[in-house]
Amino acid sequence: REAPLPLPTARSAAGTSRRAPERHGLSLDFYAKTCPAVEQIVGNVTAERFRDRPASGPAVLRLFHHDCFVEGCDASILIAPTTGAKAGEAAAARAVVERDTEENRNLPQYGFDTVEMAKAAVERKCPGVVTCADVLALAARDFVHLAGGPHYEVKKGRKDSKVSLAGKVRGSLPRANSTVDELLRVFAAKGLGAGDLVALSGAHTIGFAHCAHFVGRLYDFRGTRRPDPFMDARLVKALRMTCPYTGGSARAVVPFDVSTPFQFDHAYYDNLQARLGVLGSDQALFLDARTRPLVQELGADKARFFKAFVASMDRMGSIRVKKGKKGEDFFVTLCHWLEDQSLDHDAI
Ligand code: HEM
Ligand SMILES: [Ca+2]
Ligand SMILES: [Ca+2]
Repeated sequence: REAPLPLPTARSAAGTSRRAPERHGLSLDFYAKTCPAVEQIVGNVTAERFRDRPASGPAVLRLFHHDCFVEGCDASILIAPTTGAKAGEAAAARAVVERDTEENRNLPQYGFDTVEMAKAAVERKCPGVVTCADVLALAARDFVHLAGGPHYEVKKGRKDSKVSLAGKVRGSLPRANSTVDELLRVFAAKGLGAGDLVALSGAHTIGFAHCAHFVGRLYDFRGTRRPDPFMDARLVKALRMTCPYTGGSARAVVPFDVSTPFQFDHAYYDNLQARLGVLGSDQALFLDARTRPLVQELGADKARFFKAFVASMDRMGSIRVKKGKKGEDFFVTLCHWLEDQSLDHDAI
């Protein structure tokens, strides 16, 4: 067993200077001249959505994660799917864009709508300036804060992608049944460490999961026909009420955090220590000797969690940010712009 790895510090990620542009070219004042009110404009939309449709918060936070982990934070996740009623049966069999894949198919529409609303509001005030990737990063930040989490500054300057390819998704995103080895590998491939893995998993302090992601733990853990011994028996019982082994609703969801499902706090880590993790991948963070000390550390101190989360969000938000060449900038006014266009993927 390897020694536990250190948590990322604010200095290693979030505490970068205002003036010096970083390697990836993101900066806090990127829109200072071209759209000084961008944060306020996005903030008005997210605040309204948080009131009218609170589930938008976790949905957008997850969208940001799924965007950054596949081809970097470039809004590739937002490009509209080709499947569904519109594209017909033939296309349904053939995943084309990222959203068509199994991993992304259950991302709720209201999350996409929220980003689109924020982008539309920004376009009205500063047309042709702010990218979808930056709007998504800002909206995710807003929802963390609205749910009681930390407020942090977001660096901006991400370019949007011209393409979204289903084939890039497989293997890039962590899965509910991933082992810690697999989680560490997926995160390492994005330049993120064990500390980032544990801190960012704390996002599961809000939001919901569909039964399919953990039903095996309730009835037939690794072929034993018994529930997962590392899930509290009362939680097994409670989750079974929502999630029957067979014949349940594919739409049924349960909260990740049994104690404070709507509050962005550090209860997630206490839950893991009490065997109240819903996903196998969550619970595994406490069972593995490499990540357990980090779980304990963040569970013991909310301020410590907030600091680690902010630092790791900054890193996640900087994954493979694209640098546009002068004169070659690509800009969209609608984040799901691909919908009615046919794009020859082989030509790109
Ligand atoms: C560490 C590996 C991770 C795994 C295995 C994982 C897996 C999952 C799964 C299976 C769901 C349930 C989706 C559904 O049933 O609709 C989910 C939801 C969610 N994930 Fe993760 N996730 C991970 C990391 C992250 C990260 C890094 C973030 C953001 C920083 C994040 C934010 C969320 C949020 C907020 C939800 C709730 C979405 C909602 O309620 O609409 N997750 N995740
Ligand atoms: Ca992306
Ligand atoms: Ca919580």
